[in-house]
Amino acid sequence: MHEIICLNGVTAGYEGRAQITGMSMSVAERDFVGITGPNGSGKTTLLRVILGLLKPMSGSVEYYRGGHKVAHLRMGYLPQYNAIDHDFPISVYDTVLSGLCGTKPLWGRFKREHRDMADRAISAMGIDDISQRPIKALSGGQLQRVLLARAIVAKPEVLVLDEPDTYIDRQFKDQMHSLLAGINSDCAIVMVSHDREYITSAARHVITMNR
Ligand SMILES: Nc1ncnc2c1ncn2[C@@H]1O[C@H](COP(=O)(O)OP(=O)(O)OP(=O)(O)O)[C@@H](O)[C@H]1O
Repeated sequence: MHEIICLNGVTAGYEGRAQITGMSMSVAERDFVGITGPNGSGKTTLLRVILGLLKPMSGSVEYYRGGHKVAHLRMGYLPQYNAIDHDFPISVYDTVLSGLCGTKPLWGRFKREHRDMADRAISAMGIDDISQRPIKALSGGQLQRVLLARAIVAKPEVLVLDEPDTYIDRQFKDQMHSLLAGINSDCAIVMVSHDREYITSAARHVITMNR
């Protein structure tokens, strides 16, 4: 399998202060990389570097498709639950559709094909019955499904998940894990989780952050 993401000696942090130092790692096609570690150890910072949202202070991040270097990959991102504004006045359907913003011009309208993609992601997550509800009316587990639908709607090459298994019950946790196994058949996954048992059984590679 080709490598699709390579981090070479990356040091990154905020306001001139490094939170991860000299880190090298790679993600291959259809890989499953699990990231664990204590609070504040730099897991989300690493995800932001992988996503290209945080520029390294030194070192480099490279992306490849089919063995050829490219500027970007299609990435789906499920941020940490607490990073979401739960009171934002937006419906489930529009939240999922917003995962397609990067596939149209900034001021362009969504087309029929975008709406079909949103419908498919909503069905795949089993949230058809709540698609017109405002997100502030959802339970934690329902919101996590919506955010997962938003992360997969653009058919990403890499799915980046920051603790998607918090605030969900045992039943949906199992359901989500089998959804992820299906997604992983043609999409690489990079996932932060405190569920060591799941990570060590599902992931092909495990990174333990400890500064
Ligand atoms: N935007 C920011 N500005 C300044 N410092 C930040 C910022 N984001 C995170 N930090 C600090 O960087 C360190 C690493 O944070 P990070 O969120 O990467 O850790 P984490 O392992 O994901 O933690 P958690 O498990 O609590 O989510 C922490 O000390 C945090 O306070």
